[in-house]
Amino acid sequence: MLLVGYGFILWQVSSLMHQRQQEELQRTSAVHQNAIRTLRLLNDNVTGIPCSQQFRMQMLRVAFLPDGLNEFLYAPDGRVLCSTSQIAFNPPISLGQTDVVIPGPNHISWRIQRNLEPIGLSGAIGSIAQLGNYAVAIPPYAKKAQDLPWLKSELVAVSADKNWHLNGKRGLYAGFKDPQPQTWNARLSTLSSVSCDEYNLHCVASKADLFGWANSAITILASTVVLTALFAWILANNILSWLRNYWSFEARFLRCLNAETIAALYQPIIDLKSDKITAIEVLARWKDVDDTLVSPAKFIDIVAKSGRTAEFTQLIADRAFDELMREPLSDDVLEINFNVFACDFDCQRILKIFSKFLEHSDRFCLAIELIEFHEIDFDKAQATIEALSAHGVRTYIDDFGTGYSSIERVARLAVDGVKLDRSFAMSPPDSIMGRMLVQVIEMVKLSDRSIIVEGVETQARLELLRSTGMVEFVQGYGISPPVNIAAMRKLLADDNPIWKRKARAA
Ligand SMILES: Nc1nc2c(ncn2[C@@H]2O[C@H](COP(=O)(O)O[C@H]3[C@@H](O)[C@H](n4cnc5c(=O)[nH]c(N)nc54)O[C@@H]3COP(=O)(O)O)[C@@H](O)[C@H]2O)c(=O)[nH]1
Repeated sequence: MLLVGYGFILWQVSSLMHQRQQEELQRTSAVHQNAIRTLRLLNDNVTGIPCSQQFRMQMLRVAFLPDGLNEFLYAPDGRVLCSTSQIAFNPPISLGQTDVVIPGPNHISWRIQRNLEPIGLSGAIGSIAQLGNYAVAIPPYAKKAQDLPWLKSELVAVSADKNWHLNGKRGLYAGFKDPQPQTWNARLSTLSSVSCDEYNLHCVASKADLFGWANSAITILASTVVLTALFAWILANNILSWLRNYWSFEARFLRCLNAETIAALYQPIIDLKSDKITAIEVLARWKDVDDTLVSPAKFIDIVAKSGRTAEFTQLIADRAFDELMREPLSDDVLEINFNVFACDFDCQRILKIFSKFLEHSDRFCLAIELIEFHEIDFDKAQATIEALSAHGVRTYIDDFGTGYSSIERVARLAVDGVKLDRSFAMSPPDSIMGRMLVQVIEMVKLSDRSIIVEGVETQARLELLRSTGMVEFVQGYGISPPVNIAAMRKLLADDNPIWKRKARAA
């Protein structure tokens, strides 16, 4: 983190430093180019007799004083004879030795940091650029860019063996061991650099205090960190909530519910007279993305809420049909019980969903278990029960004794049987529910419907139910939990099943 932070500061400071140096050097380059352009014009276009009135007028016209240039001189061999502001220098003024000659087609020569007073610019120190017979006086470069407290710079003019301070912090350039154009020098807390213009005549040396920059930019840095953290937090939250939504059980279930992910388990129902399996309840499971089998307690409400009840029942009916049809299960006609949502309790719909079972009435007898009805329309429900009965479909009231499964339903609907809710048989014999078991059986028996008791988990409970002489069928873990089709096949083929053996032993 520290390294990244230090790298960021280095990068920020170096770009700012470079930008400042380039701004400075662009100004010196512009002056240099203006000088070349104007001096060339003077050499080419001034034709009058040197230092005559006409000559000066021509000089003034050509040298239109572009930005940064003030005074043009006629100075053959470095001796000024006249200038744009002075008709004649008598005696001529010698400009002295040139300091730097810029190689190239223009061959411009420079005299740097000279006293300009003798040529009429009183009190001024500046440079003189000469091309051919003409020269131009260049006033000092004022520092233009605003000072930054953490950045010191010096503008210098350089020759092979000397440098002249032009502005900024004196001695900075000289402090560089080996000042080359575009050198960088990083110490722990400082960054130094030298940049020069394309003529290598002007250079800017700079030295930045890294911690000074960090200090001056602390507010910006802090706000950037806070804003970035805030942005990252919002983004992460959005991604997380999208992922949560996408991978929530409900979304995943509804997205992946199809023929491949639906699974069927089978729980036997035995006839207490023969101790044989005469019916099988089909119970749905759903295969999650990691292949775990999910219990219906987790998804039945989701199916109901999503309005995909008929589609769901169709999926489980098709799956069960395929598995049950693979090999004959029994010589007798087996009753196959399905749970159907109350909203799908409609004759035509049920006949359509279970049409395959109805076409094989020689092997299966279809039974529908009516789970929780909310507000039941008795006449409509009765009509449906009758219509289904006409097609050989049996109906049972499921979970009797809980929720909406009331005695009125048993009395008013011509169902084939009533399944007692498993909570009665599963309760300990001395509990209220346990003690009510026989009373509830007696009450239902008055309606003349056959009785199936669910939740039979022990042999003792099975024998108790048998001893009442009123219960026709039992279902529960004491006989078998819901199993897959292969295990179901084994149970059906077993002539001496566990519940018979236990009954004999008792
Ligand atoms: N509309 C549909 N509803 C369905 C379908 N498949 C199942 N369901 C309903 O989900 C509820 C939970 O079913 P499940 O977890 O399969 O539980 C069944 C049995 O395993 C359980 N049972 C049976 N005997 C015992 C027992 O001795 N002990 C014990 N702890 N549990 C036992 O009872 C459930 C069967 O209940 P029921 O349907 O009332 O006969 C359940 O309410 C199903 O209705 C489906 O395809 N469609």
